[in-house]
Amino acid sequence: MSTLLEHLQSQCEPQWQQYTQHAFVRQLADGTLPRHCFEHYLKQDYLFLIHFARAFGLAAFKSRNLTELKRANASLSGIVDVELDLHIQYCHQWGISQEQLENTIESTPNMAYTRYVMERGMAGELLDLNIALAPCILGYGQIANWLLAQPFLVLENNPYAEWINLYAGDEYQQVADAHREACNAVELSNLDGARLHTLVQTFDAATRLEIDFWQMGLDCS
Ligand SMILES: Cc1ncc(C[n+]2csc(CCO)c2C)c(N)n1
Repeated sequence: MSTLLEHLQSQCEPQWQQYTQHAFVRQLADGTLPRHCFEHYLKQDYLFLIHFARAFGLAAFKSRNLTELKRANASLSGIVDVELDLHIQYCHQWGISQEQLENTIESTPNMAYTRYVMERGMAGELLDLNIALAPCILGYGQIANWLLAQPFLVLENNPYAEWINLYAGDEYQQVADAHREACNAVELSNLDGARLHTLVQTFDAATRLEIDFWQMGLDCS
C-alpha cells in the first residue's frame, strides 16, 4: 500500500522529473550556471521564503489539534529564526546586501507560486496546504541527493557546492522528513476519488510552479 505522497508523485512523474532534474540544477552541479542567474534566483528566493513563512502561519491557523499546531509552529520559526538569517548571510557571500534583498522586485513566477500555495490553504484544509507545500520541501531534498550521485557533479571549485551540501545535509533532510510525515499522516485509503483528484491537481500545479521558478533563474537577463 503506497503513501499519499508516493501516489501523488507517481501521478505527476513527468513534471516531477522536469522539476527535480531541471537544467538549472544540472548547471549548479557542474558549476556552469552563470553567476548572475544564481544571484537573481537568490534574490527572488528571499521573497519566496518570506511568503513561505506566511504559509506556515496559515498552517497554524488551519490546525485542528496540538500536533498539527506544533508542526506548523516549528516550520514557521525554522524559516523566520534560522533559514532567513542563513539566506541573508549566504546572499552576503554572493555580494548581495540585505537592502538589495528588500528592494527586490518580485517576479511574476514567484508571485504565482507563493500566492497559489496560500490560496490552496485558504480555500481548503490543512492537507491541501501541506500538499501545495510538498514539492518545495521534498523536492529540494531529493534534488540535492540526486545531484550528489550524478557523474557530471563537480564539487571542487564549484561556487554552488555549499548550496548542494546544505540541502543534502542531515538538518535539511530532517525538515523534509517531518513534512513527509505530516502529509502521510492521512491514509490514502481514507480519501475518496474526488478528494484525491483535487490533491493530485494541487501537487501537479505546485510542481509546475517550481519548474517555472528554475526557468525564471535561467531566463534572467
Ligand atoms: C523556489 C524554492 N523552492 C523550494 C525551496 C526550499 N524551501 C523553501 S521553504 C522551505 C521550508 C523549509 O523550512 C524549503 C525547503 C526554496 N528555497 N525555493
